[in-house]
Amino acid sequence: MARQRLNSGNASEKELPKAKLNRESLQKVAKLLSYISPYKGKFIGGLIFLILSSLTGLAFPGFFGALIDAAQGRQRYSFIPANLTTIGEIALAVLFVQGFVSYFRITWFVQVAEKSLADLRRDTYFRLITLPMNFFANRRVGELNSRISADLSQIQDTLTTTIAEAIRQMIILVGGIILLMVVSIKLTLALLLVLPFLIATAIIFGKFIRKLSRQAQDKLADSNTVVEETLQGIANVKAFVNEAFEAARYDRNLRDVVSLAIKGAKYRGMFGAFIVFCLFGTIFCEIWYGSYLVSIHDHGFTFGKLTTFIVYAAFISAAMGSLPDLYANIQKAVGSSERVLEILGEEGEDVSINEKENEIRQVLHGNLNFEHVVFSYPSRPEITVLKDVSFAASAGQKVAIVGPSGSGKSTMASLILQFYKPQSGRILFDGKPTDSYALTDIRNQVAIVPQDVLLFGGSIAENIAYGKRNASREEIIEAAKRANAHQFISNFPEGYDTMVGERGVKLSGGQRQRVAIARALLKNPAILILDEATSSLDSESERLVQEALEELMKDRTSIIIAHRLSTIREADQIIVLDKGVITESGSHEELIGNQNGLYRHLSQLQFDIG
Ligand SMILES: Nc1ncnc2c1ncn2[C@@H]1O[C@H](COP(=O)(O)OP(=O)(O)OP(=O)(O)O)[C@@H](O)[C@H]1O
Repeated sequence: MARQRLNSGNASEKELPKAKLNRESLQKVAKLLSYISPYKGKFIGGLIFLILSSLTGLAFPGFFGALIDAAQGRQRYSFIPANLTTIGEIALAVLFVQGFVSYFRITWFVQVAEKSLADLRRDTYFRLITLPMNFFANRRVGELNSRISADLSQIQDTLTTTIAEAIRQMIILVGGIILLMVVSIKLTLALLLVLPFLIATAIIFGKFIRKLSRQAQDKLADSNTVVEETLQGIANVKAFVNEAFEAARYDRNLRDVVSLAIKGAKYRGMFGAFIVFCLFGTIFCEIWYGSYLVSIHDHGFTFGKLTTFIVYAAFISAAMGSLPDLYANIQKAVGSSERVLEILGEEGEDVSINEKENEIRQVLHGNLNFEHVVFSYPSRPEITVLKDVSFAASAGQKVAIVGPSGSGKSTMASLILQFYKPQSGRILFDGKPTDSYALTDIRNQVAIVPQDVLLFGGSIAENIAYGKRNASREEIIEAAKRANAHQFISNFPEGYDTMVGERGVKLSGGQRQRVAIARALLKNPAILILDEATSSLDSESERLVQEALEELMKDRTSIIIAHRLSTIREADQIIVLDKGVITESGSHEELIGNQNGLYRHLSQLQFDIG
């Protein structure tokens, strides 16, 4: 029966939604069986052993009965002599076979499940990371992550244990009932009349109690939220002298927790009493009636038979009790499979899992054109972010994009990187539209140094090599030198092997940026997108980063999303973007001369040119 979490102290467990089991859902899920097929030999072997071990398990109540009858000088089965030693030896041999078979069925099932699940996890992960950006825009990454891992674990559990357990319990149930009938039809009928009713009541009761305890857990989680919120905003609580208010809020929540838990406890008590009275009562009645049959020598009914009967009855009660839970688990696994299949069925971007196939086939020289580009994010189609944007950057030029926050600068970067496609208009590389290139050709030759540099939790060397996976140590050091990063890296005791910590937390902002610049230098892109950091660095760090950027921008087309206008005076072209429209473009001198222009206005705000 279900393992129950019955008090408020247990962590609240989010139940995975169940799916209806019907032909359609099963057909869909059957697609996942292809993940088992490479290991089908072991899977079928496991199934055969599972059936064998369940059947041998059913022999034991027979041995118990035979032993007890043999002790009283009776022979229970014609094929087993009434000799305690012989019965013991046979039982030992069967036990040995059962142990042997169980070992293999468990290890084989686990092997099949682990290997096929790893394949499924790999495919799901690969599909996930090649899905277009729009997929992620509509979903919360944390939620996606936990959902997928919960779904895959559910499928794994089902493959490793639930299916085997369901088959085993079905064999025990059907086999047990047949064997019970052989022992005594009368007792079996009496049992089958009462048992399903009792078990159904126990299950429904159990579910009700679980619901109550889940409510108590949720309430407790609510009260924990109060603690979390107040501690995080403790300054606010104090400043508004709201300590008493918060304490009352917490107290109210706690009272609810206690009253729910107490209500749950009452039902638990009743449940316990019910189990003791009805289930044990039934067993007692069966034994009582069985003993009566033995006492009147009804059709040769012996104590041995009675023992066999009782143990089979216990077997089938356990089997009946476990089936609903197993069924619910299978329903959950079908639901999980459907959700995983949904992801597998999404159209991914054209990126190969084979690194060789992602190598550059068409070289870019760095000429970039936007022609009447109109774009709105698929998640927000009603807002047009870029409206008829056109500009041209020749190979090697520096083009700066400036404009107020939200004007669409980063969106232009996303479009260059092909994260999204414009609704109308075209983007051209070296005069050819994006469709004539492989997606990987473009992304392999465009690099971005983002505002917030995110490093992966490996070493500094690994993080730099992210720009070119096969880079040698010399190349990495050379790139770091050019990015003004060698100095600080060498000062760490472990140098290039220093671990940067999760998301690069162990490095300062300026250091992280220089690692990102080294990474981009290694990639050696034809087009560089520089999303200038908004947070300012101290002047020394700023100088080092600026120098590194100058080095990085040499000999390639650079698109600079600029927040500080001081850094782009030398740009070949400055594009001023306002609400998705290019309002001005030209050199710094040209734009500053435009008395009513936005650029002049922004410049005035930043440096007092009076
Ligand atoms: N993934 C997205 N889905 C929907 N809308 C988005 C998305 N990203 C940005 N936007 C919207 O597009 C508009 C342009 O955003 P964008 O980030 O390009 O501006 P920006 O000029 O780079 O701003 P900032 O200088 O603040 O970085 C904004 O109105 C923003 O709310």
